[in-house]
Amino acid sequence: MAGVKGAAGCVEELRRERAGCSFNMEELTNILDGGKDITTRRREIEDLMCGDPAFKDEVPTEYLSHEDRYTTEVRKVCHLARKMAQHNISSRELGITSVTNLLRDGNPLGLHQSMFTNALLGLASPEQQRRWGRLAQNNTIIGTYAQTEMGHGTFIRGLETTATYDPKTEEFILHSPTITATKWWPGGMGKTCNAAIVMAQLHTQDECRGPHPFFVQLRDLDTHHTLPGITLGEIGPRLGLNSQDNGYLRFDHYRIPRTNLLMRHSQVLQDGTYIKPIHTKLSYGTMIVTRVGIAVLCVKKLACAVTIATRYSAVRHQSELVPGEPEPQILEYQTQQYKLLPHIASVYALILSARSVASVHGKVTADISRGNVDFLPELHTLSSGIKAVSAQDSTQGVETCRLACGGHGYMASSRLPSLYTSATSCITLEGENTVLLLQVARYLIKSYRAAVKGKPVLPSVSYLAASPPVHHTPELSNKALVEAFRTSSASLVRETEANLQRLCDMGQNYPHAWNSCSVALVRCGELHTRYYICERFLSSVESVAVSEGTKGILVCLCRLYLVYHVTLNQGHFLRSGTLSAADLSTLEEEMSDLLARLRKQAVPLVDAFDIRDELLASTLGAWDGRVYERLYDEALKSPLNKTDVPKAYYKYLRPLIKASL
Ligand SMILES: CCCCCCCCCC/C=C\CCCCCCCCCC(=O)SCCNC(=O)CCNC(=O)[C@H](O)C(C)(C)COP(=O)(O)OP(=O)(O)OC[C@H]1O[C@@H](n2cnc3c(N)ncnc32)[C@H](O)[C@@H]1OP(=O)(O)O
Ligand SMILES: Cc1cc2nc3c(=O)[nH]c(=O)nc-3n(C[C@H](O)[C@H](O)[C@H](O)COP(=O)(O)OP(=O)(O)OC[C@H]3O[C@@H](n4cnc5c(N)ncnc54)[C@H](O)[C@@H]3O)c2cc1C
Repeated sequence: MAGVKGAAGCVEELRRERAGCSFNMEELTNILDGGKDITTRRREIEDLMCGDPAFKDEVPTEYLSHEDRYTTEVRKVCHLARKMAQHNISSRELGITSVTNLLRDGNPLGLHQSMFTNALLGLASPEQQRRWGRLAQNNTIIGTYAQTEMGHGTFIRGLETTATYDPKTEEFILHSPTITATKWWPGGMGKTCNAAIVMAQLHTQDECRGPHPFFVQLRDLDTHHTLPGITLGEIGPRLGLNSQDNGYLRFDHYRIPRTNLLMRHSQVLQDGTYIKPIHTKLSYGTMIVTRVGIAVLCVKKLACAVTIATRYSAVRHQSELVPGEPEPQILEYQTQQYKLLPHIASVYALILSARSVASVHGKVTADISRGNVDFLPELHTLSSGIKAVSAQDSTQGVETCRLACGGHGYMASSRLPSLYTSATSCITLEGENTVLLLQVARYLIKSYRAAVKGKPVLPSVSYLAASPPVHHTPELSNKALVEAFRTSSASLVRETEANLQRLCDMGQNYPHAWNSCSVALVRCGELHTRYYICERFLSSVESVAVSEGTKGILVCLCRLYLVYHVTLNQGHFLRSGTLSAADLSTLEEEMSDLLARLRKQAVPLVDAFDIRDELLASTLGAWDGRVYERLYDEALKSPLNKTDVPKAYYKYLRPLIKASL
């Protein structure tokens, strides 16, 4: 039943929706994947993995104990790792697929395949890469990224774990001096990993040089026992991702060789001499690349959620639109269209923008290897912004999709609850969203001040320098709406900077003035990032070479995205004078038309996301639309249904019922 495609085999409603498709679905799929070849490779890998019965769950995850959940996902992910090796599939290639959806409850090897590997690539010297790279690739070493401590996550400079250099033995001594210094959260660290990149305060020649990354073996490679001097464990149940064995770690004067400091950017020589990096934040590089990865990861969750909710909305009939007429598909309701269609557009907007940031990352990495760090602040800003906005929009979108499915959306078997718990984790991890948006704002204020003084600023913020006079936008074309975003963003930055300065002039010191303005500063970070996303989406749609029908639907989606976000943020546009109340009314009317037009394409649009049933794993969202049969079949799997009368009846209910007789 799963994966059946074509007109046959699906319920009538979905067959009808698909028959009305106005565009070339394959072209849209290719755009989302990043090219035809990538679609082909993605499908090859997904066919290979989804066809394998070893990935099938005999019992739904929700019925398993904490330990059995973990064991099941470890079994599956080890099978996946072996298959990847057998078929020569790299982690990068796996990243273009949605295969990790086969893991229902988090990935115990996720940190190994992402941050640990990326840290070795980005922070280790070539010699160190030769030493550990192959072992990590073969999974002989399974690592994680251990930065966050119980007492310190956001504020990396506040980390307490120390790595003190001892020139006599040429070793670093790792130590956790307090309970709050306990490393807390790293994925896979509880039970799966035998190594980690540990961020610790480097002390040498009696000076603290700040947080640095160290390669640390945590467990015996043969017995998997924790090494002496180390205390390790799992931190316990979480909102979601419970199979990821997030761990804790403490060091008791644990010694590692000097050469375990990752030395690509900074070094400690045998005598303890410290060689500084060309930029102090280069050791934060792994977080930058991961933020871009996370932006994509959570949009993929949104794509799953909106596929489920849209197909369900085409199948589900409820209420009366016209009194006396049959119950319509709930997709007919404009409110339902408003819940779903903007999130379909978001998937395109966010994927295309994250891809732009990834290409900036490629350029800046190449620059850094040539000793040029000029564009690092811009990359930090873009990756922080895209991670924060993508995590926020995806989480809100997934939750809206869950609500759009009414009661059935609350069922675990719809998959919407677990999509929500994984999407919302992305708001916190890899830099809490508010904190990252404040980093964006920091760069905006700094760039604006530089621009005012006539100093050069980098491309993504050059519009702050131009700061065109505020004027009412005469037309409401796509280009005009993007310009309105830009003007409003510049205006908000200007206004917030003026407030900041005013508070300083009144005698507040800068950090306090900054804090007093931080609600507005977060808005600056958000609006600038939204402008970036709108600009990237529009320019991608304008330049893409596709058939007329596909171009038409993309233009329509892009228009919806712009109109939706302009109306959501209308306060900024009114305040900056870029749009009038009349403009906003016109746009709201247009929104109604756009919803009606796109409603007809809603199902084909989510079909174009090309998510196989095995990876969607939802009773409500399967290709064939047989929602009610699936819900019923899944209910039969409840362990409570194994017997007619439950044990609890004899133990508790019966004495209660009989006592009251
Ligand atoms: C077998 C099957 C496996 C399948 C796997 C498939 C894999 C496929 C690949 C998929 C790819 C990716 C998916 C990823 C999934 C991974 C899941 C991740 C899980 C989560 C992991 C974590 O959470 S790790 C911990 C993350 N922690 C954080 O992010 C902490 C946040 N805090 C900070 O970043 C910083 O402390 C801070 C930015 C908030 C402040 O830093 P600091 O106090 O040091 O700086 P200042 O505020 O004083 O600023 C000084 C100047 O420095 C600038 N700055 C700050 N950071 C940076 C930076 N990173 N780069 C450049 N510049 C930076 C700052 O702006 C200041 O500048 P000036 O204004 O010019 O002074
Ligand atoms: C599922 C999951 C997986 C994780 N995996 C890993 C991992 O593999 N490795 C790892 O090292 N870490 C990991 N983490 C930790 C994660 O990176 C941190 O939780 C995250 O960076 C936030 O830090 P925190 O928990 O210290 O929050 P805090 O910084 O304590 O945040 C609490 C509140 O304070 C606010 N706040 C903090 N600082 C400021 C500020 N300067 N201005 C304004 N407001 C502020 C925040 O906005 C937030 O509202 C993981 C976390 C989760 C939830």
